[in-house]
Amino acid sequence: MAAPPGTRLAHTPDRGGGRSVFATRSYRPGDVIATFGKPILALPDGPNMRTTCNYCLTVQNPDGKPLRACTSCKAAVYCNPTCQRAHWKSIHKSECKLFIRVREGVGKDWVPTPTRAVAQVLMLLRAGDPATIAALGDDGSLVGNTEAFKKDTKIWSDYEMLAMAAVVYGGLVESEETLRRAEEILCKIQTNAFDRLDADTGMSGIFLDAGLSMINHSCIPNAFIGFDKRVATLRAERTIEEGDEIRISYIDHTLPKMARQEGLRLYHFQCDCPRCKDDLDVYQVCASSPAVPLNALSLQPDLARLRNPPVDRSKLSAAKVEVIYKAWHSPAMSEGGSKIAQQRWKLCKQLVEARMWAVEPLPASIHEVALICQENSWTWAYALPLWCFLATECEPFRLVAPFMPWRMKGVVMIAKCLSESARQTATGELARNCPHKGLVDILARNDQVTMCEALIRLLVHDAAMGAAAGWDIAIQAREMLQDIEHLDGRENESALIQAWVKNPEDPQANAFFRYAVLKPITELAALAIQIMDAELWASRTLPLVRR
Ligand SMILES: C[S@@+](CC[C@H](N)C(=O)[O-])C[C@H]1O[C@@H](n2cnc3c(N)ncnc32)[C@H](O)[C@@H]1O
Repeated sequence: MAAPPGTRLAHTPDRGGGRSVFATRSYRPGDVIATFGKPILALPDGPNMRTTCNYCLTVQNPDGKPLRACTSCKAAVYCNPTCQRAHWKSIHKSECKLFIRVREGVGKDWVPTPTRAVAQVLMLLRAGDPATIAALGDDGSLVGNTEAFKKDTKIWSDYEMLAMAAVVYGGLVESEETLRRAEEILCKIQTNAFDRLDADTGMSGIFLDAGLSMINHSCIPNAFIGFDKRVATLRAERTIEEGDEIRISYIDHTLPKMARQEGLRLYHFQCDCPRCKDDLDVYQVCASSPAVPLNALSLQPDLARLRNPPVDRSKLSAAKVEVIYKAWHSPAMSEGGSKIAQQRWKLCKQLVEARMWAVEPLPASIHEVALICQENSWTWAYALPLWCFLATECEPFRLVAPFMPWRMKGVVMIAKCLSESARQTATGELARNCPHKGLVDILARNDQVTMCEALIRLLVHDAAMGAAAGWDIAIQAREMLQDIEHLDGRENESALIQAWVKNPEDPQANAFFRYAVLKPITELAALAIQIMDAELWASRTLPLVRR
């Protein structure tokens, strides 16, 4: 197997499968290491296959043109005839009948993602596709951990069913041997494919590329992957020196250890990274991260605080955090809605007292409430302090590089709230409708358009390091910037913000950023805990219900 340019494959017996990817040159944070544009598998999740182009994987814009369905199976949909033709040629001419059989058999117009993926691989093998044979054929290169999966009876019985469905509906029943092969393929897909999940953009599905799947895991990764249509981009998250092993995270590595181990269970290895070995929390990992200086250009430019956060670990052990995390995620708490959100927040009390704001599940609790607030015309303004708190006190400690997509999304949320609050402040609506006078006052005293411009310029800067040009968030940021650039009479403010993005050390630009942007954002963030503790739940005028 050839390694991507700029990397080499090496034999490493201590890693399952025995291979690892090493850098053959150095990379700075945000550098593209390699792109992968010829996946063996790239498909949307089953339930989303009617709202996602089945070839280029673009999610349908609810206000846009409807997607066109395949006239034969009527299940696969496409954004245009070019995508439809490309998909037909690459796989759909073989899989089209699968959907017809499924509709006739069980009356559904989609199949579970793993079933469709296994059927596609079996069809590609039958057609003699060289890349699929090399990776997933009988002597294929990908590791599957099949024997380990078989030991987990619950998982294995699901896998047997999913593989059987692929063989039956794919019209591939040839022998018992085909079924065994389908099960092994499913294990290999589980071990090597990537989840394209991005809840905000509606992106979902799986992506399998044999080169990309050579990269091992670490809970302190030095690289990360972003997806844009049928292309995956591998980028450096922190500085990588020539000779370093390139490692990504297969899971949300900011979760407590027990939750990480649960996520890694499907990969059948013991993680040996320092986060796992010494059970470090997010603050400890952040404090020693070489990526901390990147935050000079961020909403948490206090590098000393990132290196030495004011948390009080004596109040809360790692074991107690795991108990809180488990209770927060217990089935009794899975209903969603405002009542559960309130109960979940109560579980976070000890994390608040220990000032361990960046430790999950506290950020998840605030995020959940911010989304509920935003859905409701009475409470949307409350979302702003919550997003500000997440962007200043939680996310920088969890994901140290400011260009990480999750951090950029948090900044977008603040910018969106500010563009609405700026309008409502100007018309007086905010003062009339929002009962939180402190919040209204901070907004009235500050130039929200300047705040918004700074955030968007920050996003445009970070997107160049962390996101594909076609990423929705990057597109939204560029569009919002165009709107702001059309406003008259803002030349001085705009020049200072641009000078700050160019050089955050520039004394005049830095002072302006601190006064005009950071100060109000910090003041808004300071309201968050009180809002979470009392304001939202106490006020009868602000019922936290979804309307
Ligand atoms: C996507 S593959 C990675 C490439 C793999 N090393 C190979 O040679 O094919 C995932 C598998 O690699 C192994 N692996 C990944 N990260 C590891 C780590 N940090 N320590 C040990 N094994 C690891 C596990 O067996 C896992 O199921």
